[in-house]
Amino acid sequence: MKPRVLTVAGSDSGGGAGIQADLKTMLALGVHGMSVVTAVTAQNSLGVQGAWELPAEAVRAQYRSVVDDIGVQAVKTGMLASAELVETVAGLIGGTDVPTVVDPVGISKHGDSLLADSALDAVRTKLLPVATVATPNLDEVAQLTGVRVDSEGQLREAAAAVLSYGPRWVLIKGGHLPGDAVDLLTDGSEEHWLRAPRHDNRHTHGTGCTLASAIASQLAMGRSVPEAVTEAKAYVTGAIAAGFALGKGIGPVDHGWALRREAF
Ligand SMILES: Nc1ncnc2c1ncn2[C@@H]1O[C@H](COP(=O)(O)OP(=O)(O)O)[C@@H](O)[C@H]1O
Ligand SMILES: Cc1ncc(COP(=O)(O)OP(=O)(O)O)c(N)n1
Repeated sequence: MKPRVLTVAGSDSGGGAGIQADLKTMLALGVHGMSVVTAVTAQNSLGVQGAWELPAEAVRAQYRSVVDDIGVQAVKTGMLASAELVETVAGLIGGTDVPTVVDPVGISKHGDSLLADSALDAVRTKLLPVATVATPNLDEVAQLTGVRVDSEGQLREAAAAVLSYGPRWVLIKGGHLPGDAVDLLTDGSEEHWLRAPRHDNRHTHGTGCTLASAIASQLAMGRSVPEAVTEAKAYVTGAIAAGFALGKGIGPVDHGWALRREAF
């Protein structure tokens, strides 16, 4: 049976990040994508113009509908908006025995807040402990741990700080550093450095969502965490290389690049 992957995240009306990016990634990687919508954003290439979270009851109901009937082989979480939704989702994931990728989405590329400050403690104490892999970017590392990273050499310190909250693995994304795009994956004993050339393309909206969904898709196919992250990094690097202009600001990565390559 086709592997089934569930994203629990916010909607991006512009189609570059959030639920939309997650489902496109899952389609491109050959798994069946399903969604629990946590919030709706009015968003485009210029930023986030508005955000509305759903009631916890609606999140719980979507999750139960999918998991109890269709079943899932992996879960990915993204924008969770509030402490109440973080706690609700952490509770649901804690009761589902499948690999879970937690992207602790805090702030969009344009600097718009996607998570209330009052939710940070719930992310640290409830959500990170149930993650198989947590995938913070450098702003999220600073928000959650206070560790500020301005060079590759500090990625290890950042990883140790996030691991102290209990995820099995952490992938620290160094995408915001200058030079090569270097990420560090570790469980505290093994270290895997993932390095890709930096693409000089400003159309990078949705990189983090795309990477986390690709990892969840690979885990659903039965890969180990280091294998899944290696495959996912190759996919997001290709999507960034093919990112395209849309609107007046930052365009999306191209989720379909690998499909086109395989089709012809
Ligand atoms: N310009 C780029 N060229 C190649 N890889 C990039 C580039 N920008 C980010 N990445 C990679 O994209 C992935 C997502 O990272 P990042 O953009 O930091 O996440 P987020 O969207 O959460 O801020 C990481 O693997 C990172 O190294
Ligand atoms: C609804 C929604 N969820 C998450 C994000 C952040 O996405 P990310 O992949 O980190 O991309 P950028 O915002 O950094 O381009 C979002 N913007 N919207």
